[in-house]
This record gives sequence, C-alpha cells and structure tokens, in this order.
Amino acid sequence: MEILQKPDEMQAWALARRRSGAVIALVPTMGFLHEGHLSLVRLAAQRADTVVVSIFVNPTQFGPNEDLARYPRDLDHDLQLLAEAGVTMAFTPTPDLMYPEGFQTEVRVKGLSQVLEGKTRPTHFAGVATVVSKLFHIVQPELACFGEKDFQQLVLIRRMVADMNMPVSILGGPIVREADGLAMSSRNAYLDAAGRASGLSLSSALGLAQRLYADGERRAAVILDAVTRHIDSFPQTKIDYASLVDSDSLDETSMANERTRLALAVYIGGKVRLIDNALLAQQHI
Ligand SMILES: Nc1ncnc2c1ncn2[C@@H]1O[C@H](COP(=O)(O)OP(=O)(O)OP(=O)(O)O)[C@@H](O)[C@H]1O
Ligand SMILES: CC(C)(CO)[C@@H](O)C(=O)[O-]
Ligand code: BAL
Repeated sequence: MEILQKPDEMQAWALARRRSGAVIALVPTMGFLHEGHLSLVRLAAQRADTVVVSIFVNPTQFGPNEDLARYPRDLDHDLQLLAEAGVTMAFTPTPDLMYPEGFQTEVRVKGLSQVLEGKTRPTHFAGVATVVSKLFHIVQPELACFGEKDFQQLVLIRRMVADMNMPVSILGGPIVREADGLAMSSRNAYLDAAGRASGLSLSSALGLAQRLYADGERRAAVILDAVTRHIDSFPQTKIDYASLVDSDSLDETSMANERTRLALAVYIGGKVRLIDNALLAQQHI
C-alpha cells in the first residue's frame, strides 16, 4: 500500500491513474478504523480496481465545544488494517496541508445541514461538505462510499454531488453492528462498561419502533413516545433528538410509511453522544 500526505502529490497520482484507465473509489474516514469502515473498503473494492482511503480528523466539522482534541487516533494501526485489506493508497493529510494559510472557501448544503444533527451541530455539515468536496477534487474518484450510520451525511453528500454536477457516484453501505446491536463507531471507545450498557438504548429503541411498525402502528407520536420512554429507562441517557423522517428529504413525518426512518442522537453520561438510525420497515434490529 502506498501512503501520501500532500494534496498536490495525491492529486497528481490520481490524475495519472485515471489517465491510465484506472477506476478510483474513495472511502473518506476520520481514522480509528473498525469493521464499519472496512465494510466500506470491501464495497469500494467490488466496484473499483483502485481503492483510496483518506484518514483525516477534519477540524472544521467539529464545533468549539466538541471532542476534536480527544477524538481517538491510531494511525499506525489504521495503516496496518488498510494494508491487510488490500487498499491501494492511504491519503493521510494534516490540517495545515488541507487548510493552508489564507484558506477561505466553504461548501454549504443549505436545508439538509440544518435539521437533525444540524440543530445541535450548526456548523458541522459545512465542514463535512467542504472537506468531502476537497477530497473529491484531490482523489478524483469515480465513486465514493459512505456509511448509513451517518445517514444525514450520506443524504447531504448525494445532494451536494447532484447540485454541483460532481462526476462521482455515491454508494451507501449498511450499518455494521456489534453482536448485541450497538452500531460500531470510533466514539464507542469513550464508553465505560456502564456507558456501553446504556449505549444499547439506541439500537434496542430502533428494534422497538420496527416492531410497532410491523404490528401496524403508523402514528409518529405514538412510536416516538414509546421510543422516548424506552431510552429514558436506561441510566445516564439524555435524548438529543428522536425523529421520524423521510429517508430522502429528511422532512419530519406524522404518519409513518415504508420510507420513514427513525433517527436518534443520545448523550450517554453527559459527555459521549451516539447516533443511530434505521428504516422502520426494515427487518428488525
Ligand atoms: N458502524 C458503521 N457501519 C457502516 N459505516 C460506518 C459505521 N461507522 C462509521 N461508518 C462510516 O465510515 C465513514 C467514516 O466515518 P468515521 O470515521 O467518522 O467513523 P465513525 O465510527 O462514524 O466515527 P464517529 O464515532 O466519529 O461517528 C462514514 O461514511 C461513516 O458513516
Ligand atoms: C466524511 C468524513 C470523513 C468527512 O470528514 C466524516 O464526516 C466521517 O468520517 O463520516
Ligand atoms: N462520522 C461523523 C463524523 C463526525 O461526527 O464528525
């Protein structure tokens, strides 16, 4: 596996590869890799002969009081996992290289960046859209893979690509879960044993909502009431949002249908914030 840090070197490599006929797939990550990331690498490898994985903890998508400084990092281990997975290139820039002095451009997807995550993290998605746009220009992928765990991010990137006519196909990968249902996330590393147990409130709430839907319940208020009471029954949980939304528009729904998704963000023990989501009509979690 090759490794590059400098955006101009990465771009020159990618352009040369493209000219020689390669199909490049990009998997953007913030590192501290787990099976969720590796599932996206495998998805990418099914569709492309050249897989580039970027590892960059992007400072501009963190709010001032968020966890940028303590975000888990282990570059050596990440590179070992990617090499074992057969990745062609790891792109590992630094903040200085991505945002040199004078940098002042921002990409903003207006409506979609303000709902759900955007209410608590108002500047988050401008950071995401800007860095993903930069990564697309640098890595020149024909396709890029994003996980459904960050469902709003996936919807927003699809919107950005359509709005800006970016020649990149966006593939979504299903959420990879621990055996007990907890969605894999780098931030799970923050959880102690009690927090880990309370973290299960999210996936079990999704399962509960799916069972209610399967039993014929369609009223959002009734489903959300059951979900809220379920999550509140776990110690140390505080719901940031529990919303039933349309999977494409992310508009809130009052009567659920086959496109309705339950999106959750829950604080565990005050400091850790976990997200999860599922289609109500999907097979039960
Ligand atoms: N459990 C998972 N299943 C599928 N995809 C995932 C999973 N976790 C993360 N991803 C995807 O991996 C990509 C990189 O995500 P990121 O590096 O932020 O990992 P993360 O584990 O989501 O970290 P965080 O704890 O910051 O949410 C994103 O497209 C994200 O949706
Ligand atoms: C897409 C991404 C790598 C952009 O920094 C990040 O938001 C993530 O890891 O999901
Ligand atoms: N996976 C989303 C990255 C973030 O929370 O900043």
